[in-house]
Amino acid sequence: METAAVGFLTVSSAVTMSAPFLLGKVIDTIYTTGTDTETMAASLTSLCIMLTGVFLVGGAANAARVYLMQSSGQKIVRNLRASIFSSILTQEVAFFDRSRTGELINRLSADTAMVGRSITDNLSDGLRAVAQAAAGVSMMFYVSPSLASFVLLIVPPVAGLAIFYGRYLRSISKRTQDALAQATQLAEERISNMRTVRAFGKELSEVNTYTEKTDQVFSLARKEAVLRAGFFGVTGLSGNIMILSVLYKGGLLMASQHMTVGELSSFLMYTFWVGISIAGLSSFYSELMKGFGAGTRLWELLDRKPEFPLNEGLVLPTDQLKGQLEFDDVTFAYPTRSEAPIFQNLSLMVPAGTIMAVVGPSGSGKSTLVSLLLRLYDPDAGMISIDGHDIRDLNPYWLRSHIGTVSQEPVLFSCSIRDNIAYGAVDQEAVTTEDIYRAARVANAYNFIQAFPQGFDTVVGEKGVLLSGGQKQRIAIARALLRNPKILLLDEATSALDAENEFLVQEALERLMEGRTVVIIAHRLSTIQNANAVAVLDQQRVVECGRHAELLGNRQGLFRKLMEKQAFLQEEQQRALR
Ligand SMILES: Nc1ncnc2c1ncn2[C@@H]1O[C@H](COP(=O)(O)OP(=O)(O)OP(=O)(O)O)[C@@H](O)[C@H]1O
Repeated sequence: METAAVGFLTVSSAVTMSAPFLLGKVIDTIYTTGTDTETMAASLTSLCIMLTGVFLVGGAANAARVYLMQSSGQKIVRNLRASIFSSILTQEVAFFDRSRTGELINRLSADTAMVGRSITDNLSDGLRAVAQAAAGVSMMFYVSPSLASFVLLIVPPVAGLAIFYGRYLRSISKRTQDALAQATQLAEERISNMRTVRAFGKELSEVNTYTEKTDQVFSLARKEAVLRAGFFGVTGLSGNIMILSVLYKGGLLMASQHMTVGELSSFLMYTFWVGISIAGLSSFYSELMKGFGAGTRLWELLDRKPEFPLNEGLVLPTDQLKGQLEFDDVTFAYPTRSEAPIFQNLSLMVPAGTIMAVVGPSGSGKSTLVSLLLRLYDPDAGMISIDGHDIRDLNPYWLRSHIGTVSQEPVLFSCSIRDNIAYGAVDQEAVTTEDIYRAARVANAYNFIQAFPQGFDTVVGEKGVLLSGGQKQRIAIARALLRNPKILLLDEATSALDAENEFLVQEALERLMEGRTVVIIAHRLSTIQNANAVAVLDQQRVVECGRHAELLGNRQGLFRKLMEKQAFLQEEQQRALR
């Protein structure tokens, strides 16, 4: 496609460039003396008919060139967007701890658009300008070498200026895209957490902060405008000076009989063409430099290799998977806060098919334990294993396909309930409506979903804002059920649900846990009592582990203290209710 585009470009440019030469001939035919009017009219007619044909071909070739260049440019943008998105999604989780959502979104939308524009509109017109300038200059030399070398003296200083201009523009463009990314980041975070902004009444101050950020973009844009104004002023001026010098020097050459009026006219038209091409080249060059500037961060993102692979490593036969989990002497600190260890020499064993409740003070690392099992992070020392296999040797994709999760505040996507439940399946395409209904029934979600006017096609709103906490939980349970995992990682909701919701969620969770290895961050006494064992996290390790009753027996133990505190709280709550 690109080759065809270049072919059409050559044809259309050849036509455009031959025009002044042929028009010069027409003028010379008109001015020819010594022939009778009839002969002159005949040759003028045939010359004009021929020229019309040539122009028609040129017009068609130009249209074809624009179409091909545009569509192949857009294809490049599409591929660029897809590659950037794929590169973002394959990064390790720690990358997302460091990067900000809005910034990444800006890269994906604004930066790619900028690079796209510099490729699409620009490359095609730019190539055309280059071709025309080159052909124009050659024709100028062909028509009159002495006049051409005189006129083109202006080119070297303008080219020198362009190089400086390009460098500066590139750096401004990069800074502009960075400033824009910051503004987008702020907007994205505030808009997606609008309820909090409203609750704290921060609309006005957020608008001010956003305006400050956009002011930075504006001030950079102003710098760019000054720069452009200067550059375009100079290129426009140099174009006019070129024309003027052609008329001056050409006039003298004509006076001394070294040039005909047709030659001077041709030369003048070529000078115009070269002038126009230089103007085209300037904007091509500007856009290209801006594209390079905006592209810098994109290339960085494209070249970034994730710290751990997504789909490489050992895959065990599914029927051999038992689901025994073990932490062996694990030491871990989050990569973004490597000086603050979360675990030191932590060991914990969860036999296959049993339920391990994890309790501990806030910040003791209960959620971190779950993240490590999902291999969102790797431990700094020690080993985490499943059925004796180090999870670092296993294919992460395979590993996660056997783990189901339900978090405290389950995240749903803004699509239908049906799609949200189907999201849990390893092969989403293979899920039948019956599978989804079954999962919803087991999760006690079927009835309330069917009661919605649109049933399973109800769209849940961004992050599921159109549902209650208990409803979201039950949909998340149905989603986990559809995956039918050997291992379950659960985070029990702390927020109080009403009695009926609580019962329904509890019942659904119990059905979900049946026959699986479960690690549950427990908040309810009943969950702790029903678990096969309880692990108490504190001071970067497991301080106590055993059955509920055993742990209660240790009067000095942390578990007993935690339970007493909880019992105390429950009493308080009950008293308040009364
Ligand atoms: N992505 C992260 N990057 C850096 N530090 C983190 C990250 N996530 C959690 N932490 C830190 O790790 C520690 C343990 O957090 P974690 O969420 O595992 O605790 P938790 O026991 O689940 O707490 P809670 O009961 O309050 O939910 C905290 O001090 C927290 O600040």
